[in-house]
Amino acid sequence: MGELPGIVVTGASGRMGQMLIRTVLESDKARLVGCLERPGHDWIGRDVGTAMGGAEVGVTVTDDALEAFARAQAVLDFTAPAATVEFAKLAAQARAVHVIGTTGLAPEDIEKIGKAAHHAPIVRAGNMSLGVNLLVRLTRQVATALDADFDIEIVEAHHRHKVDAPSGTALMLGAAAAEGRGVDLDTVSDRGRDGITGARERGHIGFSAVRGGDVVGEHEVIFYGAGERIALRHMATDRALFARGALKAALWAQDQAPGEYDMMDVLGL
Ligand SMILES: NC(=O)C1=CN([C@@H]2O[C@H](COP(=O)(O)OP(=O)(O)OC[C@H]3O[C@@H](n4cnc5c(N)ncnc54)[C@H](O)[C@@H]3O)[C@@H](O)[C@H]2O)C=CC1
Ligand SMILES: O=C(O)C1=N[C@H](C(=O)O)C[C@H](O)C1
Repeated sequence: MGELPGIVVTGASGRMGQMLIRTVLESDKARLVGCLERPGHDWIGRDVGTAMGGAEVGVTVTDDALEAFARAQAVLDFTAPAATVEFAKLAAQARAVHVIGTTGLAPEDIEKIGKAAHHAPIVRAGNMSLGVNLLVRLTRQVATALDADFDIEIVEAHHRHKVDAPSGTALMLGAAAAEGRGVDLDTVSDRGRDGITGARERGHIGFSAVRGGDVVGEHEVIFYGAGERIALRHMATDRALFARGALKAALWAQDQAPGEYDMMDVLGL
């Protein structure tokens, strides 16, 4: 049997970074070969196990992405848009699979990531959980069945530290609802109502974001009709869910040709 795929985790000290590191260390299907943090971070040069408050694991945190990626078969990346665009280029250079969980990417970031995918597989999803990806499918199905007599509203809640809104998941749900309805999301999105907004426009898809405390991630798609409403809801209570999905994506993509993939591809949904 060959060696297990080597994994690099970026944003090692972050909420997701630490969860990803634990998930890889506990896995019998992959091994941790590198951990990255941004230049100047006080974890650089330290063993990641002790930096996380535990025992040594023999992996030193670095800010040299290319050197780390060159030793890896896959990169798990939940950081920030600018970092992720740079990592896409470097992972492609190293011919390593790049699993992107980072949200808040601008269209031009996504275009650059698409170019990197010509050289290596990239799996990108605003949410790596099975439950949410199933919710995306259900949302499209319900939106296909109901016409614009039903007002679609997407409500999401996250912890107080989240920097982007709407969440990547809410945007996936919005895209699925728009696709089901056969409309372009950009032209029917209502984001951030405030003041004298006028009555709700028929056919629009509304987004609301709640931020507070330590909420891991909650998403609800509501179809408001006359005299009835349908609500589809997912609640994440543990970030390990996303980390397990990311590792699954990294292993799945080992056998894929260069290109762009999402969790629907990984999960076969
Ligand atoms: N797709 C999914 O299933 C999920 C996606 N996310 C997304 O993952 C991202 C990170 O979330 P959190 O872990 O909560 O944030 P966080 O702020 O706790 O962690 C981000 C980490 O990235 C590091 N970082 C930033 N620039 C860097 C660079 N150039 N090089 C190396 N490291 C760098 C930061 O120092 C920090 O440690 C967000 O965009 C969030 O929305 C979060 C959970 C699930
Ligand atoms: O920032 C987070 O925490 C999360 N971000 C993702 C998103 O933007 O949808 C996924 C999850 O909900 C947690």
